[in-house]
Amino acid sequence: MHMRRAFYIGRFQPFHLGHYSTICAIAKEVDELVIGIGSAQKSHDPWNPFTAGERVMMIRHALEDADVKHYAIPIEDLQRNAVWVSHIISMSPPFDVVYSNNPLVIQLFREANMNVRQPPMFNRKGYSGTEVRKKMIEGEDWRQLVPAAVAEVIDEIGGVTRIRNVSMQDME
Ligand SMILES: Nc1ncnc2c1ncn2[C@@H]1O[C@H](COP(=O)(O)OP(=O)(O)OP(=O)(O)O)[C@@H](O)[C@H]1O
Ligand SMILES: NC(=O)c1ccc[n+]([C@@H]2O[C@H](COP(=O)(O)O)[C@@H](O)[C@H]2O)c1
Repeated sequence: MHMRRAFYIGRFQPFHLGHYSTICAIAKEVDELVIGIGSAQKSHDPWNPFTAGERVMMIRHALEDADVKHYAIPIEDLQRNAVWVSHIISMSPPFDVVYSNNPLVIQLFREANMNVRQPPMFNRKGYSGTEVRKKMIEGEDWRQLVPAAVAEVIDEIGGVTRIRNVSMQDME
């Protein structure tokens, strides 16, 4: 029988409970999921503090006890949107359907005649990478916004100190 495999991409800076809930919902509709770790070349900046490898760790640990067969594949950005879908296809296990709410991602995959679905949003105000990073910098409680296993990875790599340091203005 044909295996139904989906593709879902994000920057996962960091992987939060909105991503987790989305992935659990997608897993009910397909057999396997490819998770594209976008902007894989970026790290150590205020918007993208974590490396691709660290994001692989977050996803692996967060999904350890969830019943989701997945492959996490780092994908670097390209200067050319017009060939980005071919770039994804060249790096990924084959897939039949794409899940995204990003308008550019949706447009590019639809132009390539791929089947695209828009997953529901889960507490979009609280569960957003921007919100988690802001709370880390400002010393507020960010742990409730991510799976417990992700908080452990962030602690292990000194993630809060890192994002604070790379977010500081020039020192005299
Ligand atoms: N709370 C959420 N519920 C469902 N989907 C979400 C949620 N937050 C983000 N997404 C979706 O997950 C995908 C990956 O998002 P991404 O990794 O950029 O997270 P983000 O929270 O939007 O990040 P940032 O705030 O850093 O831009 C996107 O398609 C985005 O729309
Ligand atoms: N030309 C390109 O490299 C290109 C085009 C569209 C999306 N992307 C990437 O896909 C990811 C989309 O994720 P978000 O939905 O989290 O924004 C980002 O990492 C973005 O940089 C890259």
